Amino acid sequence: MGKKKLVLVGNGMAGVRAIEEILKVNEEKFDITIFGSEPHPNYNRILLSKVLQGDTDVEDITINDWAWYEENNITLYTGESVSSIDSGKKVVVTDKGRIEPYDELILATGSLPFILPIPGADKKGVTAFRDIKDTDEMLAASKQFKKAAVIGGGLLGLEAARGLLNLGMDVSVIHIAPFLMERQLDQTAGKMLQNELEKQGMKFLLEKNTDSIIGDERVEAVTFKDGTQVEADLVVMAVGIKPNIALAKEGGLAVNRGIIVNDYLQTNIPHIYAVGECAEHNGIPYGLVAPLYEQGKVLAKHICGEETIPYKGSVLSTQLKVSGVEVFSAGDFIEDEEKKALKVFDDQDGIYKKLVFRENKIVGAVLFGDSRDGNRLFSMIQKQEDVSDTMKVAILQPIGGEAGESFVATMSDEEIICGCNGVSKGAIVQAIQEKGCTTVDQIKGCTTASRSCGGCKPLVADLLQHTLGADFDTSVQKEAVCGCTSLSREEVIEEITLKGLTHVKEVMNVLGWSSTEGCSKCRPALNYYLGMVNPVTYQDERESRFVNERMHANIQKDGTYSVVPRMYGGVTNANDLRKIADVVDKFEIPLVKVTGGQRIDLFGVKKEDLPSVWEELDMPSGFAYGKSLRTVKTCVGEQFCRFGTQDSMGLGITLEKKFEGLQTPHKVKMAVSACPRSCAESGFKDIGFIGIDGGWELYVGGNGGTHVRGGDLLYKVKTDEEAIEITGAYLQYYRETANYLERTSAWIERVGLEHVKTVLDDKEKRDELNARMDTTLSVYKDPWKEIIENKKTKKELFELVKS
Ligand SMILES: Cc1cc2nc3c(=O)[nH]c(=O)nc-3n(C[C@H](O)[C@H](O)[C@H](O)COP(=O)(O)OP(=O)(O)OC[C@H]3O[C@@H](n4cnc5c(N)ncnc54)[C@H](O)[C@@H]3O)c2cc1C
Ligand SMILES: NC(=O)c1ccc[n+]([C@@H]2O[C@H](COP(=O)([O-])OP(=O)(O)OC[C@H]3O[C@@H](n4cnc5c(N)ncnc54)[C@H](O)[C@@H]3O)[C@@H](O)[C@H]2O)c1
Ligand code: SF4
Ligand code: FES
Repeated sequence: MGKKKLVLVGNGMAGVRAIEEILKVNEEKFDITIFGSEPHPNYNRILLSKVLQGDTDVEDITINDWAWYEENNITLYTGESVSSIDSGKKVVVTDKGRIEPYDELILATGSLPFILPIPGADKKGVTAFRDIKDTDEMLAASKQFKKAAVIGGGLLGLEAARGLLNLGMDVSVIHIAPFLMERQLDQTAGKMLQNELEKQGMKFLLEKNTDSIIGDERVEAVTFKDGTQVEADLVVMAVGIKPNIALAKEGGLAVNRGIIVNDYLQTNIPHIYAVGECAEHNGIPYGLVAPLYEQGKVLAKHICGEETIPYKGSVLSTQLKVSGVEVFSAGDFIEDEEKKALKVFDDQDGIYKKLVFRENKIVGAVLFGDSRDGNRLFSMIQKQEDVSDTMKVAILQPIGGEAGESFVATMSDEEIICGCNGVSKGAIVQAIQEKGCTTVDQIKGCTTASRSCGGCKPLVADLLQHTLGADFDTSVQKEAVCGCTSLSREEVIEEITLKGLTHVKEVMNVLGWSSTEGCSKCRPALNYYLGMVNPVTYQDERESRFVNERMHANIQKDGTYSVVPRMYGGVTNANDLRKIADVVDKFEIPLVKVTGGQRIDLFGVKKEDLPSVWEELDMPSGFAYGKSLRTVKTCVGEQFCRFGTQDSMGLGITLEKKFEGLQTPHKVKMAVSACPRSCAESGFKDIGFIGIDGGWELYVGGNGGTHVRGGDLLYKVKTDEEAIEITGAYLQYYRETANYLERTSAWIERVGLEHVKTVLDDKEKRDELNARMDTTLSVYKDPWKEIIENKKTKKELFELVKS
């Protein structure tokens, strides 16, 4: 019998986790198709708070990359929404007119942010905080504007506010209730939280009912029903969410607040399931991942025809992800006639703990200032543990341990360490003892603990330390390449060199990777390290690269590609422009756009047209897709500008011609400006030159992206030759010592400017670095040309198009 067709609507956290669970139960059962409205593969929405707070980048929060879908034979349509369901014909129809039949359908459409229905809510500068697009909007606004107002003092609003503070904005939180996070905290904890956040620089407007948002085109202020107002050039609405049920409702499914499901996540229509924030179980739509993942497990077994315990609802626990503040809340935390509270308040150290009991069972807890006991208390709440024989105040002390001592030792094996993923202490200890895990990353790979909000990482580390004893220090202090190995980047490179390893699979085999296929983190990294160590002999492994680098073009949200030909130093000529114009006409390319890096970008190129487009352009690849030198932006300089003291275009073109196609740990951008006015924005590039009287200043480690960083002055040099020599040595040192996917801005902060200077001050070392750089550059071939000439690759990559 052929495979059944399974369609998932919603490529978010709950839906894709349910698919992962299904693959674990029976990977052969279904032909899987996923539709996602967003243009990205499945990413960790939770970590958007951390992206905004500057702790991580959008690029690093992917959970399942494009390769994962390919490897699991899942057809993924991103940027495509399902617009209707015909449960009679068992098909779904998308906004692109695609009709997809299903045997089983899972709806995981998540939630929509609640937008206050007030005048001005549609003004420019008003945003929700739900997805990458919203996060990008806030990041962009913070670069241009100063004043932010966050409406909503719940978890999301406070995490957004902390992020905007980190981005240098002046932030006011507008809250309707008399104290913060009233859905998770009592008044005492809410007020303590406010106190702490005020110390961090946040301002609060409590008991304020927003009336309107005013301004011309863009927001200028928020007004309140009491007649007052607050100025703002950015307004973030974080006033709750509502399950996204429109599709289900229109398709005839039973809905209330969410899509109504039974204990097996079935809706009222046969063969249609709902999971995640869009689903309502026993009157409750959940808004945290832990219950959604529990639902996914039950759904997976049921849909695969295996026996399973029913889903009976979840007790919730939350933690605020704001650094410097420890807040934990779980269960039913408000006392009343039936529920009595035990409270401990330490005014000196700012600690507050409260337990709520119904009869002799703990039903809720609030912790402020010290949340280490959170997981233990949460386990007790979940288990409905009877504490009649325990002195209640003793519950607040970790059993058998002194305050400050790690209490993982005292936890029982069933106690949950990772609340998001429901991973117990016992499961982690088993992974350490039986699977040889020695790092937090490996534990994540083996058990999923710490894969979501990351809040349990310290506990996982404690447990590793406790279980491994003396072996812990050496193994866990270093950062492993990924969860498949305990080896660090340095160790892997050393082993590649010593053992003469020559391909990715061999590295994994010889160095004892825990997974034979590796993961999306280590495969591209190993491919880079191998190429860096053996530039002449290494055969690049296309399958280990990210999709853009495999295709040598940037994939866009509609599945077409963008193509950027090389234009050295941003300088072009009539002949190249004519070729570009002809290609645009011939291939009916819908958008031609000049980029920030002074290049011409052709958008909307069909995958199958890529080789012909390159052939007809007959220009080198601009590598706009690669972890390599992207562009050298130049100002017009002494040739035409009255202020120019140097030949910026000349130096820029020479640099770009020399280093084009160089593989680097992350993208590298350069700029050359011929005077301190810096029209090419040299101070915000990985490497930037600024012309001065008698030479150049060389700035390094600049970044104009998500986390803006001004470059540091590395050297002043007199001639173009010196400039090129230093650039070569600097870039090679970065290539040899940075972690894969580490931008120069992060690398220079990690290793230190002074350290890099010390290395480069040594002429002998500089010569060695430049010699290795020259060897690497000597084997460069233009990838577009190679593909045009290689019929096999051309066919494999571009002609066998999966529809
Ligand atoms: C900034 C932030 C921080 C958070 N922090 C935490 C935290 O610390 N801990 C925690 O437990 N939870 C946290 N959450 C909540 C958590 O992210 C959500 O509970 C979880 O993402 C919900 O998963 P889901 O799959 O149900 O919905 P989503 O992740 O929203 O996925 C639904 C997807 O379906 C797509 N979709 C909708 N309709 C269609 C359609 N018709 N066709 C195709 N695609 C469609 C949507 O575009 C979306 O991509 C946070 C949320 C945010 C926004
Ligand atoms: N750390 C975490 O666990 C975390 C972090 C972020 C988001 N989330 C989840 O994301 C979802 C959305 O978070 P949220 O904070 O928006 O939802 P929420 O419902 O928890 O909080 C919304 C807050 O906005 C306030 N509010 C409502 N109307 C208002 C108004 N007119 N003016 C001012 N304040 C108003 C409410 O009093 C409430 O405190 C939730 O499911 C939440 O659990 C969780
Ligand atoms: S950086 Fe100086 S030299 Fe270059 S264009 Fe601007 S003003 Fe002219
Ligand atoms: S508690 Fe959130 S990832 Fe473990």
